[in-house]
Parts: sequence; structure tokens; C-alpha cells
Amino acid sequence: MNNEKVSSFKQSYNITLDIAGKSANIVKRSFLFFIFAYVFQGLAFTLFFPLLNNIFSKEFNLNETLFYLVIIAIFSIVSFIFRWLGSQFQYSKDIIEITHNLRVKLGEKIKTMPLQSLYKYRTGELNSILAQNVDDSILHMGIVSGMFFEVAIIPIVIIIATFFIDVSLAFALLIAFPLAIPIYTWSRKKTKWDKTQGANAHATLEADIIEYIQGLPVLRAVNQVGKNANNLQKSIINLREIQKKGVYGSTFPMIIMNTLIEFIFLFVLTLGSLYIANAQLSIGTLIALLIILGRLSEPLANFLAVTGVLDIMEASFKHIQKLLEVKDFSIKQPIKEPSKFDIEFENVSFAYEGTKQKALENLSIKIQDKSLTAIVGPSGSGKTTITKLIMRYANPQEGNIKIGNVDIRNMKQTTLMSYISVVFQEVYLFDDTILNNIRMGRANASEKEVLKASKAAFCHEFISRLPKGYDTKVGEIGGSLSGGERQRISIARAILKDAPIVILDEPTSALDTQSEVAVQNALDALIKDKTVIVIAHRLSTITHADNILVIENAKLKEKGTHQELFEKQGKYYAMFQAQQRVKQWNVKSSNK
Ligand SMILES: Nc1ncnc2c1ncn2[C@@H]1O[C@H](COP(=O)(O)OP(=O)(O)OP(=O)(O)O)[C@@H](O)[C@H]1O
Repeated sequence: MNNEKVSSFKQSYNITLDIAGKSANIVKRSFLFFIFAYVFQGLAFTLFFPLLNNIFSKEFNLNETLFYLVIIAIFSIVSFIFRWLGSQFQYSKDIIEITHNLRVKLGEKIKTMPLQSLYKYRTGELNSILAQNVDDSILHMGIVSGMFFEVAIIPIVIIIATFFIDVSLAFALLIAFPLAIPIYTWSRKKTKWDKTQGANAHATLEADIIEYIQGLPVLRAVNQVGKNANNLQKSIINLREIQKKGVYGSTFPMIIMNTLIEFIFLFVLTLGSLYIANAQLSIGTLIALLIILGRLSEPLANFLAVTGVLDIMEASFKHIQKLLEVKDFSIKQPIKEPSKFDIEFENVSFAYEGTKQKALENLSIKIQDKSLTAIVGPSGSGKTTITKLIMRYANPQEGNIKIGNVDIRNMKQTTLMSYISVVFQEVYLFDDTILNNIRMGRANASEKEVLKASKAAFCHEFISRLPKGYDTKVGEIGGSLSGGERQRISIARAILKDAPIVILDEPTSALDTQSEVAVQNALDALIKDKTVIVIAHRLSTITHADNILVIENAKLKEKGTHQELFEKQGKYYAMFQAQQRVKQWNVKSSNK
């Protein structure tokens, strides 16, 4: 449990500056103000020794007393001013700006990072990083910057300053440290484990909850809800166990620390009384010692709480840093933009990360500009991988992919994506108005343009029938949109985007015949004058394609028009015949 390395304050400080990024100077300045503030406060407290000594001495001197009081008051005011300046950062908009900037940076990262790397994260994990970890790592910086310097600096200043006043007193103050340091290290290990594991357990639980809710209809169908939802149950129990250990791990050292402080008080009081009895110490010095010990005990007790906050920051920052360190695609120079939109694969070989099996092997294909190309082949042959690589899901290990004779590695990822619209079988609608869901195709589109796209995609009629028309929120109507209607909304999005390349990933395969006709009409509006790639299982839907690519076992097996491939009587012919037989068999059995 305690294998986590305890990081030094220097490391925590560096992490803090790392998070602050460009605002590191503001943080440094604020930290410097806090250091000054607590140095002056420590000095003010140390002056209690001579002050009280003077007050309780037989030769009481009013001028000397007033002198010390004035100096203490000045130091306290200076300390207050510095603390106020330091806190300005804590309560100012800077910290909110830093938090916001980090969130934007992470958002940008998610937007541009290779999809292969992105898909290694579960949705809930990303949610936890963006929502929770960002706040945990930065907003705490404000609390830490003030408290940390208070607990670290005041005791050091008091002890050093006391050495100049009375060496034996300084040693008396030091007695707490040999005991406090091992307690601190022990506690830090415990809290560090608790915070790191706690953050991980939270992220896993969030991911499991999201998956559970998204998959609830399926889970209900197979009776895996409630206690049978194993993953979710395990995560909930795991979090409970970590929290239990965490509570024990952070409370126990604090109790011991507080008890230690009380014993030190008693020890100093006993020893001091004996010294006074032997006339080796004045009452004033003992009172001063006890006052200062009281002031020292607070930081000592807070120390553990503050370092706990450092651990939360560090655990959160680790998650953030891991995401920020994901390498973006390098863009080859010079950056180019194609003028045509034909697509070419030149000897492309690709295996998914962590697999040896090639999903595409030495594949060379040409897709003409403004043509309709169908990709067919058995399940797992590599059809979807082809479309993923066009969108630069990952770089192929060998070969080149070009659009309009420009290598896609010479294009910015956002530019590349602006050339491509994808219509998937599964349509994702956001919990926003129907209007905004369509507008996602082009964020700056006017309402008129959205309506035009909606009409072209044959959506206008059913949207107009909704309670609030285009202003109806998807969440309000729940699942009442049919598969075909959802699909047409996604086509309207793509029409609005008006990208020159359109990828259709079996958009009609899950629809009934009536919906399929409506969606097909919408698709016809979308694909006009575009470079279109259709992934199709039902070969009867792509007989009109300009070119059909037959993929088998990661390789190009055949290519040509329906007529050419049919006459060839090869793989395509066999697949087509097999599907026709199934169709006839279905018709026969439904007639019975
Ligand atoms: N993310 C992934 N990680 C590892 N292997 C993958 C991944 N995605 C796909 N594969 C594998 O790559 C091969 C090609 O998959 P691909 O999805 O391209 O096939 P497909 O022809 O589109 O199949 P289907 O028609 O069933 O959708 C398959 O063996 C598949 O298991």
C-alpha cells in the first residue's frame, strides 16, 4: 500500500508552476509575498521572548516594552500587507483563468490527438480529468499557496531567530521535530496512497457509471442490472474500500500529531517549572516559550492537512499530464491543401496498436474525385479501417494516403476533418435543440441555411410536427425519434457541412424499408458531386456504384463495376449470389 514515492515540496512546487503555465510568474510573485508575510510573522512572534522577559523582569522598563510592542506591531502590519498581496492571487480571476486555460488546452488535445490514443481512454475517465482533476489540481493552488508557506516558514523563522536570542530556548523548541518528521513521512505515504488510489477509483467509477447508463437497455435485456452489473459493483466496492483505508490513513497520523503537541507542552511546562524553581529561567521566558509553542503547534497540526492537499493536486496533475503528453500527429512541412478530392492509398499496411495482425496489408487503391465507391467484403476484412485511415485515425506503418495528390500527413488535422463528412449507422444526437443538432455540421450556419439543409435531408416535415419544432430539445422527446428520423438529422448535418468527401458507414442497414427509402432520398441530396465512399454489407444497395472495391483478409481482392465483377464470377459474384439466396429464402419463408 505504501509504495508510492513521497514527493518533495520542490517537486510539488514545480508541478504547481507547470500547471500555471504562462501565469507561472503570477504564482511565483504570490508565493514570494507569502514567504515575506510569514517571515515577518515569525519574527514578530520571536520578539515575544524579549518582550515578556522585560515585562516579568524585576527591572521593568516601559520604554523597552513599548519598543518591542511597536516593532511587533510593525512586523504584524507588514506581514498583513504581504499576506493580502499574496492572497490577491488566490481570490483573483488569475486562478480562474489558469483553470480555464488548462481546460481549453485539454479540450484542444482531445480534439486533435490521434483517435487511436483517444480511444484508449474511457469516456468517464476523460470526463473525470476535464471536470474534476482540473479543479483539484489548480483551484487548490490558492489554498495551498497560503497555508503551505504559513506551516513551513513560521516555525523555521521562529527557531532560527530564537537561536540569536537564547540558544537553549531554540533547542527547547526543536524537540518537536525529531518526533514530528517521522510522523509526517508516515502520514504523507498514507495520504498519498489514498489520494492517488482515490482519484483512480473515482475515474474508474465515473467511466463505469457512464457505460452502465448508456448500456442500460442492453443490460436490462440480459438481466445484468442491479447486483449483476459486475463492473459497476466492483468499482463501487473498490472506492468504498479505498475511502475506508484513506479515512483511517489520514485521521490516525493527525491524532498522533496533536497528542505529540500536547505532550511537548506538558514537557516544556514541567521542565520550565523546574528551571524556575532553580532560578535558571524567568517566568516571562517560560510564558513566552509557551505562547510561541502554541503558535508553532498550529502549523504542525495543519502541516498534515496541507500536504494532503498537495497529494490531491499531484494525483490529479498526473492524470492531466498523461493526457497532455499524448503525442499529436506531426504535420509534415510544407503544409498543403488539396484542390481535388480523389483519394489514393499507396502500398498501405496497418496494424492496430498492440496487435501483430495486419488490418490492411500492402493496400493500393484509387478513389476518383466526385465518384461513388463502395467498399465490400466479409466482416473483419478491413473496410472500416480504410475509412478510419483516411481520417488519420492513426498513421499507417507503411505506405502513403493522399487526397488530391497531397499526403494527408501534410495537412492539419482540422483541415483534413473539414474535408470529410461521415454518416454512421449509429447516430449520436446531443441533448440540445434539433436546430443546434443540425447546426453542428457548421457552427456559423444561419437559421435559413439550417432549414435548407433540413429540407434537403427530408427532415423538415417530421421536425415541424414536433411540439416546439426546431426548438424541441432532443432530451424532451426522449427516444421518440425513429432510427430513420435520427439518421436524416445526421444527414442534414452533413449536408450543412458540405464537405467534398462523404463516408457512409452502412447508414441504412438497420432501417425498415420505408425509412430506408426516406434516408436514401436524403443521402442522394448529400452525395451529389461529392467523392463518396460507402461501406456496404448488402450488395444490392451499391450495384450502381462507379467502382466497387472487394476487401478480403486485409487485402484488395477485386475491383470494378457491378457488371464487371459480376461477369468475373469471383469473390464479389459469390457474395452477391449468396445474399440473393438468403433474400429469396426470406421471401419464401415469409410467404409461408
Ligand atoms: N481498435 C482496434 N484494435 C485492434 N484491432 C482492431 C480494432 N478495430 C478493428 N480491429 C481489427 O482489425 C480488423 C479489421 O477491422 P475492420 O473494422 O476494418 O473490419 P470491417 O471489414 O469493417 O468489419 P465489419 O464489416 O464487421 O465492420 C479486424 O480483424 C478487427 O478485429
